[in-house]
Amino acid sequence: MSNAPLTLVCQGLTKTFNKDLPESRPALNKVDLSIAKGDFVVLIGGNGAGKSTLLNAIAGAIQPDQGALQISGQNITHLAPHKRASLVTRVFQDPMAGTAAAMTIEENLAIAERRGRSHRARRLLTDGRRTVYREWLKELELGLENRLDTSVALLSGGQRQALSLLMAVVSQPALLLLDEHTAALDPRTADRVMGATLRAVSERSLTTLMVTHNMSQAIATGNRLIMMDAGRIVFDVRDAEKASLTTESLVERFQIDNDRMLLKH
Ligand SMILES: Nc1ncnc2c1ncn2[C@@H]1O[C@H](COP(=O)(O)OP(=O)(O)OP(=O)(O)O)[C@@H](O)[C@H]1O
Repeated sequence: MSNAPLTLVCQGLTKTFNKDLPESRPALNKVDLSIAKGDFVVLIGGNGAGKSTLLNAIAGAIQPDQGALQISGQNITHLAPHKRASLVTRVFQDPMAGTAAAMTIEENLAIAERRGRSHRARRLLTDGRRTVYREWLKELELGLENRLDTSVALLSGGQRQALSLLMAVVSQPALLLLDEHTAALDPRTADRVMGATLRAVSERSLTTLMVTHNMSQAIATGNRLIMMDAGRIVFDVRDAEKASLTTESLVERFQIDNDRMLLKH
């Protein structure tokens, strides 16, 4: 285990949807999970394993039935989603989800920069901030640095997703959640967005939890891998042990027969 301070602590997180149905099973079943500051954790698991429910609980989109959540030592179990927005940010699978289409790139960035704070975005659009935004956009390597006043509605799905990523990191959150954020993109664009992700995470030393169905990506990315099944964490490896994993060994170990998880891209 690392000696770094803990960024995320989930204790006994439990959530059951539709409890009154006889066939209902917990989506989260007493999940204990601690993530150290600076870790890049990859979360895998078959359909219905509980991955999105875990991310939803961390982001505050759902309330757990039982259990507690802390980020950077602060108890956030009952904190409203907008009140945890300065602590935890998220990039969704859908490129349309993370940006405001009717606003320009610079307006979106100004809002993201003030996430969790109350100032009005427009007041921040000074030449000084525009210079900073150009630098940030350059990091994406998508040529957006010269299009600050372009409406986001005119961007491609990949460009919007890269902008969503930037918007999720510029406020320097304690925890970045990536929810299959490259899965809806074509392979080439997915690689570029993943490259921008790795640069953004490393340059800002962000603590990250990423869900993916792509086993090759899961093996190649991050320093810790966890697998969920039926609402529980069933596998948890880090560092050298993670680095020695192969797609074949994981498939054999967990008898994975989910085609999506075996996709190479
Ligand atoms: N809002 C909801 N209402 C009812 N049931 C839900 C809801 N969200 C999730 N579930 C159920 O909880 C279980 C876990 O779902 P979850 O979406 O967390 O799995 P997942 O690992 O993200 O799966 P996938 O890879 O298919 O997205 C599933 O049985 C799912 O049907």
